[in-house]
Order: sequence, then C-alpha cells, then structure tokens
Amino acid sequence: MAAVTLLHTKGLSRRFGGLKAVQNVDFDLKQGEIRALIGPNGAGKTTFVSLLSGRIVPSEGQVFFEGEEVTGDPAWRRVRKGIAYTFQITSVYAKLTAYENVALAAQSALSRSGAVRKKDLDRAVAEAIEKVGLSDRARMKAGELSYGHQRLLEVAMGLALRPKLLMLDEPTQGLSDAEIDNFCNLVRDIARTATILLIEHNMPVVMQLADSITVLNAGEILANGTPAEIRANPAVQAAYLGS
Ligand SMILES: Nc1ncnc2c1ncn2[C@@H]1O[C@H](COP(=O)(O)OP(=O)(O)OP(=O)(O)O)[C@@H](O)[C@H]1O
Repeated sequence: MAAVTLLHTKGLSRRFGGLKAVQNVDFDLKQGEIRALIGPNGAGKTTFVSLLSGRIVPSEGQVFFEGEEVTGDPAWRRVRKGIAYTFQITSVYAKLTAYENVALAAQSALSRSGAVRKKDLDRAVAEAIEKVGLSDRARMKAGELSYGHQRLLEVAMGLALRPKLLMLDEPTQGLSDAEIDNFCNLVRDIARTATILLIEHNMPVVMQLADSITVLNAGEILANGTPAEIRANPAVQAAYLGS
C-alpha cells in the first residue's frame, strides 16, 4: 500500500534579519508515521515546526496539508484542519485545574467559528486527559502537578484538538527515565490515530520511536532515513561532532 502524504513543504525558508534559520526545505510527511526531527542546537527545528503550525510566517516557500495549501492560514485555522503543536509549559495556567487547562486550550483553538458544542468539547477534554494518564489528577491545579505531569498536560492540550498531525517539541526534556518510558508508550498509542512529528534531543528515544528521521543542519535538510541509516550516515555524525 502506497503511503499517503499528509504534509509537505516546498522551498520553505525563514530568515531573521540576515540569519537563514530555515532554508529552502522540501519536506514530506507520510500519514501514520512517527517522524523525528533532529539536528544540532540552532539547526532550525523549532523554527521549522513553527512554520508548519503557522506560529510564524515563512520568508519564502509553501506548506501543504492533505494536498491543500495552508501557507496563508493562521495557526488557529490550521488547528481546525488537524495540525496541533504541543503547548509549552509557559502556556499552562498554574491556578487552573488540569481539566480547565485542557478545556481552555481546546476551546480557544476550536471555537473561533463558534461551531464547537460544549458536549463535544467536554468529551474531547476527558478523552485527552485519560489518554495521558492524568484522569485522577484532573481536578488538581496545574501548578501543583510535578514537572513530568505538566509535560503530559501539554500533550493532553494538544490531543484535545483531535489532531491528524501532532507536533511535539522536546517533550522528554526534564523527565525522569521512568517518565520517559511511559512517554514513549504514550507516543506509540497516539500514533495509532495521528501522525507524529517529534523534535527530540534524546537519541535513545529517537531511535526507539521514530519510523524515520529528518536531520536539519544550519537550516537545511542534511539527511532523511530510517534510524539505522541515520546512525550510519557520516555527514550526520560530522554535524553532531562538529556542533
Ligand atoms: N524570533 C527569532 N528572532 C531571531 N532569531 C531567531 C528567532 N527564532 C530563532 N532564531 C534563530 O534561528 C536559528 C534557529 O533557531 P531554532 O530555535 O529554530 O533552532 P533549533 O534547532 O530548534 O535549536 P535548539 O535545538 O537549540 O532548540 C538560531 O540561530 C536562533 O537563534
């Protein structure tokens, strides 16, 4: 069965002043895969996913989702089309409960056209919280959750949007080994219904989770391949050793 392209970019570029953070990137993501995006610090990974999510606009190039161009769409419209980006902890409201945080994220992202019914929203929130294993902490204030649980809360905030594509930016940063193991199981579970693009520095996590890997270096794609191919790639090894 031929893999269906979910998202692709053509010549995607973003400059900050004279700095070429992302340069002429042609990228192709297949439906159902777990793709890791790796590269040395400053390679342009966060900028690239910000271009995909619509948080920033490109200097040049195009983004297509399910065959339709979304380059001009603002972030909220992309969310409605099924593109979700994990919220950072800084966007978690410490004084609201975990449940309220997820509801707020889903509400603000999904209700711009006024079409979301409360019943549907409640169900999406409850499902998302259950999936990340926070049901018994749903009524706790987010600020009282451990760091690891706050990261899971961010994932729940993304999942409540019922995304077709979920982009996770360094989700295991600051987690304990046990929490990382649980997180990997969660990602595999999410991948049964969504495509995943994962920015991750933890190589054992990348190697065990990713179906394929894209390596960015200085804003450009250095390599694409399976974990085994990427591990054996001399240019990738040089980029990491040189960083
Ligand atoms: N808003 C901005 N204004 C100016 N420069 C920026 C901005 N955002 C990113 N950059 C620069 O663009 C380059 C790419 O940054 P980016 O954060 O995308 O890299 P990264 O691969 O995600 O890095 P890291 O792994 O350290 O998170 C860096 O040189 C960074 O300093």
